[in-house]
Amino acid sequence: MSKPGRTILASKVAETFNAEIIKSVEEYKKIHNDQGPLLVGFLANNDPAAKMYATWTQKTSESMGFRYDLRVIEDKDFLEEAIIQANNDDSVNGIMVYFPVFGNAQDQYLQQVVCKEKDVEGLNHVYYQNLYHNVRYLDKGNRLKSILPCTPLAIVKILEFLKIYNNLLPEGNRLYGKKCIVINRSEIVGRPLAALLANDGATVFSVDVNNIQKFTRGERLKLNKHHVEDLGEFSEDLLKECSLDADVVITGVPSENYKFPTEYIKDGAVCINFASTKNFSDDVKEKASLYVPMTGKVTIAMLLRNMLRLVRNVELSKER
Ligand SMILES: NC(=O)C1=CN([C@@H]2O[C@H](COP(=O)(O)OP(=O)(O)OC[C@H]3O[C@@H](n4cnc5c(N)ncnc54)[C@H](O)[C@@H]3O)[C@@H](O)[C@H]2O)C=CC1
Ligand SMILES: Nc1nc(=O)c2c([nH]1)NC[C@@H]1CN(c3ccc(C(=O)N[C@@H](CCC(=O)O)C(=O)O)cc3)C=[N+]21
Repeated sequence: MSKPGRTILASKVAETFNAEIIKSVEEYKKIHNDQGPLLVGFLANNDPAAKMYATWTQKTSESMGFRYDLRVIEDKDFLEEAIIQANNDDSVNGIMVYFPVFGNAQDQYLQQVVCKEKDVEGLNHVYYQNLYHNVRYLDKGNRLKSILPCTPLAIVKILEFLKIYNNLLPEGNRLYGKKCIVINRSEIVGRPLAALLANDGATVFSVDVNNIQKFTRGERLKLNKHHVEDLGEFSEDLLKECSLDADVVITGVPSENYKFPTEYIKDGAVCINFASTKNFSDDVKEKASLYVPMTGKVTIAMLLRNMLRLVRNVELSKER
C-alpha cells in the first residue's frame, strides 16, 4: 500500500532558527571580550536519556558560539548548593538541571531553586503562571518577554512550520478551529502544552493514564485564557473518539513498548512524537499527512533562544 504521508525532521525546523541565534551570539561576543554567553548544565543522575540530552546540548550550544559547562554532581544532596552558587555567579548567564534527579516532588522544588533570571528552560513558577494565564510579558510596559518552557514551545514552533497555525488570523487566535490531542499531561510538557495550544485558540484533548480533559477558550473563543473540562475516565473508546476528531496528534509516553494505535488517527492528521521512544508505529504514514518522529533538535534551539532572551531581559532591566 502506498503511504501518502511525509516525514518532517526536527532538524529542518531547527534550521530556521539557527541564523538568528548565531547572529545574536556574535553581537553578544563583540561587547563581551569575544566570549559567548555561558550556559551551565547540572547532571546529578545516571539516566541515559538525560546524559544523552546533556551531550547534545553541549555540542549544539558550543557549535553556535555559546560557552557550555557541564557540572556533574556525584552526590544529589549537594545539587541545591551548587545551583545557588551558579545563581550568584555573575559569569553564568543560564542554568539547566537535567531531570529526573530524585524522581519525585523534590524535583519540582529544585526547579524553583534556579533563579528566574537564569532559568533557560522556563520552569520557574512565574513563567508557568504567565503561560497558564496567557500573559506574554513580565513587565507592565511590555518590554520584557516572558519565557516559555522549551519543549512545549518547540512543539508550537513545529506546528507553525507545518502551517497548522494560520497566520491570516490575528496573533493569539491562530489555532482557531483546530483540534489537537496530547497524550501526556506531565507538569513539564503535556499540561503546559495543552494550555498553550488552547490559549492560541485550539480545542485540545489532554490524555493521561487516569482521564481525558478538554482545554479550550470556550465557544467562539469568548474567554481570554483556556479553561478545562473533564470528559471522563481514561478508556480506549473515549481515546478513540477524541483521536478520530483530532487534526493533530501529539504523543509523549515514556515507554519503550507504547504505540499509539494507527487506526485512531484521522486521515490526513499531523502526528508529532516528543518522547525519547517511538510512540507511533511504522505504518503511521498510511494515515498521517505529516509525521515528526522526534522533537529534540527544536527543543535545544528553543533552549538557546530562551537563553538569549534572558540575557536581553537582564540588559533591558539594567537600562531603566
Ligand atoms: N523531546 C524533548 O524535548 C523532551 C522529551 N521528553 C521525553 O518525553 C517523555 C515524557 O516525559 P515526561 O513528560 O517528563 O514524563 P512523565 O512520566 O512525567 O509523564 C508521562 C505522561 O504520560 C502519561 N501516560 C503514560 N502512559 C500513558 C498511556 N498509556 N496512555 C495515556 N497516557 C499515558 C502519564 O499519565 C503522564 O501524564 C520522555 O520520554 C522524555 O524523555 C521530555 C522532555 C523534553
Ligand atoms: N531538564 C531537562 N530538560 C529536558 O528537556 C530533558 C531532561 N531534563 N532530561 C532528559 C529528557 C530527555 N530529553 C530529550 C531530548 C531530546 C530527544 C531527542 O529526540 N533528540 C534528538 C534525537 C536524535 C539524535 O540522536 O540526535 C532529536 O530529536 O533529533 C529526546 C529526549 C530531554 N530531556
